[in-house]
Amino acid sequence: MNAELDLCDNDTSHQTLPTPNALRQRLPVTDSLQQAIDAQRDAVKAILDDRDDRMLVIVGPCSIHDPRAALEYAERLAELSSRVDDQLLLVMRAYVEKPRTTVGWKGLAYDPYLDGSNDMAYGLQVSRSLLRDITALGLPVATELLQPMVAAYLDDLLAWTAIGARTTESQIHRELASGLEAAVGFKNATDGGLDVAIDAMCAAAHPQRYFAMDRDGRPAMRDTRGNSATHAVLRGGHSGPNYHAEAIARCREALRTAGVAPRLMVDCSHANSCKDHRRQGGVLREVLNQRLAGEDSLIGVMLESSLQEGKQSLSSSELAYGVSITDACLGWDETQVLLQEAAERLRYD
Ligand SMILES: O=C[C@H](O)[C@H](O)COP(=O)(O)O
Ligand SMILES: C=C(OP(=O)(O)O)C(=O)O
Repeated sequence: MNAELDLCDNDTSHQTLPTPNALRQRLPVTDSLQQAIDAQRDAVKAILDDRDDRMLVIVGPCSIHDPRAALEYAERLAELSSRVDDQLLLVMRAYVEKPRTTVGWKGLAYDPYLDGSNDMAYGLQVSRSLLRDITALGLPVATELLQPMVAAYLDDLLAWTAIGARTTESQIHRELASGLEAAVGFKNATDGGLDVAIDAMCAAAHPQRYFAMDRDGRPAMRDTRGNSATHAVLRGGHSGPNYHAEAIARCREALRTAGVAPRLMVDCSHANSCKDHRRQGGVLREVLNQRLAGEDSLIGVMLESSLQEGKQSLSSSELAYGVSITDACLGWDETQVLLQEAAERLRYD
């Protein structure tokens, strides 16, 4: 430590962030909103526990970079939800942190101005504010928790959480998952391996003591109760997709053999769509075929969808409204058609 500058040897700067409690007080959750979020969490868990046979759908942009567009998307999704909620539980994908294969923009919480200024204090504030606005529409919210410190600023708002393909094997993320109130989906690894997700489900179900930050920003020993509201998310891998019937049967049996509940969600994007957003609809239809043929392990799907289809480069001189700046997404019109069609097929099964 360099005492004069209060910097560690390899730091170039160091700024204090507001504590989780300070941000929670600035952007509080009212009692009635907290009750609504608790009910949303229970609704997700009822699907995992077979108490509700609707399909869980995590749908929304690959990443959020424009809160105004995200809220417009949320308003449309809330309206669609009211038309399909007899068959589908729609949860908005509102990802404010992005894991990168090497380097790149790391999400709204890190760099809300999209210019490398990385104003994380504002990033946390705008992320919490947006997630709260979405829940206030009556829509459950899903995000990937990547940096464990960020969880303390957002986790009271979440109905569902992803631990991503690059972190499912991490003990730190398993500890975090063991203390969450929300259900957690563990992705298979980027190489396609499912064992890391199965191991993560086992570890998360256990009580854990771990090094954490408390809500006042102090280092703390945290004890968790364990979280058994978990499932695997199949996102394909380097060797190809894993949503076809043979892969689903293999994954279902692997979970059973390991003694964890055989609950699978198919991520219709990423390696299951070969990163071609136009293929997501085909993956969704194939999952529905399997569900309708009696594959009960398939509890849900994930879709990457934005107001407008495709993606754009963050370095574009002017960003187009509603278009992803990370992975390519389905556009709203196609998303709506696909989800209405899914509800219709499940309704008349
Ligand atoms: O979902 C988004 C991306 O697939 C993930 O964040 C990795 O992105 P990258 O390979 O572009 O860094
Ligand atoms: C990064 C993501 O997925 P994965 O962890 O499967 O690559 C994502 O869903 O945004």
